[in-house]
Amino acid sequence: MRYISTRGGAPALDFRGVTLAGLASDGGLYVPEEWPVLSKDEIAALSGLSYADTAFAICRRFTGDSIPDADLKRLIDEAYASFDHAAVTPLVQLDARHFLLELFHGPTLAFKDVALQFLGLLFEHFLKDAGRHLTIVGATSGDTGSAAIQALAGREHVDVFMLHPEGRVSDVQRRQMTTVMAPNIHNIAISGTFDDAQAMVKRMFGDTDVTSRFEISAVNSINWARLMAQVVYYFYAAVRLGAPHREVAFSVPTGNFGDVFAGYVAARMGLPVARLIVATNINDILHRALSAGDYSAGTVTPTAAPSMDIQVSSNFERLLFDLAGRDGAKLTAMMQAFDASKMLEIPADMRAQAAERFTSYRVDEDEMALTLRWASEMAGNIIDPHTAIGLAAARAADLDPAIPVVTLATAHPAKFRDAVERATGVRPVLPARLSGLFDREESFTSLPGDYAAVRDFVTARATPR
Ligand SMILES: Cc1ncc(COP(=O)(O)O)c(C=O)c1O
Ligand SMILES: N[C@@H](CCOP(=O)(O)O)C(=O)O
Repeated sequence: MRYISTRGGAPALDFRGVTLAGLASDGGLYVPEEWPVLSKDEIAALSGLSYADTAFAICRRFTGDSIPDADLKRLIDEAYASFDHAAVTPLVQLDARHFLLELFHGPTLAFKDVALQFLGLLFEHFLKDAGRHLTIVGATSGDTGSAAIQALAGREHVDVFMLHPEGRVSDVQRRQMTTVMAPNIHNIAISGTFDDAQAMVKRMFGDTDVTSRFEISAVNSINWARLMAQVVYYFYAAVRLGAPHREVAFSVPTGNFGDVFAGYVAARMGLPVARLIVATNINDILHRALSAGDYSAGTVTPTAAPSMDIQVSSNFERLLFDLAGRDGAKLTAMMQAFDASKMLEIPADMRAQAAERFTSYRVDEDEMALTLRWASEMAGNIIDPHTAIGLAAARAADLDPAIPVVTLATAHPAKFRDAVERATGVRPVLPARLSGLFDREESFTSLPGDYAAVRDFVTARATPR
């Protein structure tokens, strides 16, 4: 399996290469040269497999010669042993047609653990005998940061510099990052938004003064291995609901477009996905893009679903690449135009193609709160604000009633207990895994939203090549 850049100007790499590289050297994102396809029989054969065995069956389609099967199997088994539910990502039925896919049973209580527990082990596997040291530079709106820190704290071959927007993550999310005292972990609170942090991270990958001295890599969904691991749960859930003999729709609370892009990959691989519902909060660039062709970044408004307070959705580039016929030059021109003006009109033919698979909804704060209440009172389930946005969109979607709709439950409600309590009157209790979180000391550095300040902080502390 070879991987190519969406911008067409970086060398093709194998799985090991893209995992260690993160962003492509031309500023693009790596994607497989071709989507692997599973036959109906191969999908049917996933029925009854454990989560880890499903992950092995799917991931080996992407890893090629980069990792022997026995090693892949061992790393996957180890990654999912840290989850506190035997099904790893259990399905919960809400009513006749709505299901939640609970993705928050890992160590930091959000869907990011599903990929990052595995990615941490992959880094270790690829680096341990190579005499190489990675400098991870990441941006988080709250959940990627804690999952990456948990997965990488104390690891010998990796330093982590994690940028979060100061004051714009929940207190639980911040403490999950800033109370980890391992010497290889560096938390940076920047003034600005997640978009500012992500832009700085991408800029650092293109800064030869940095890349000549340090081997930079990514834990954000920039990194293909993240998305690969997220494809698995679409197969796992759909097969449990009758795939390949029955279609299933998914509703995905969306910000950086990584999670829903993983659903798109599953569909390209042959999974019968009736529809992918892209659910945004009021930071609705993706809804505007998919419904009206308007991919223009407005200002970011803080909401009760802070992890989705994003107006520049990194992985949308991966979808645009496919919609543009995988034409790297065309995509480069589009992305350069967007970078310059923060505006892009999606051509009608590309929108029409996207509409064959995607529907989008924008869910405001009132509708999010109403859905939190509906889940609590009518379905007996306390969910988190991000999940509520997905569920609101799922309930609004106009689909054949025979098709089950799975909403991705992306975070545990206790991570956002103030917002959940405001809407439902119920204050979710922090699970035992996080006991003592509010008794620990915090450590982080506040920096201005200025690239030079962040670069200097990183280069003064990172381990050179
Ligand atoms: C809890 C939660 N839900 C949803 C999302 C949106 O996912 P994505 O950025 O992959 O679209 C995020 C952030 O990634 C998140 O942390
Ligand atoms: N919501 C995310 C934002 C980063 O997304 P990623 O999937 O690209 O890592 C977060 O919680 O940090």
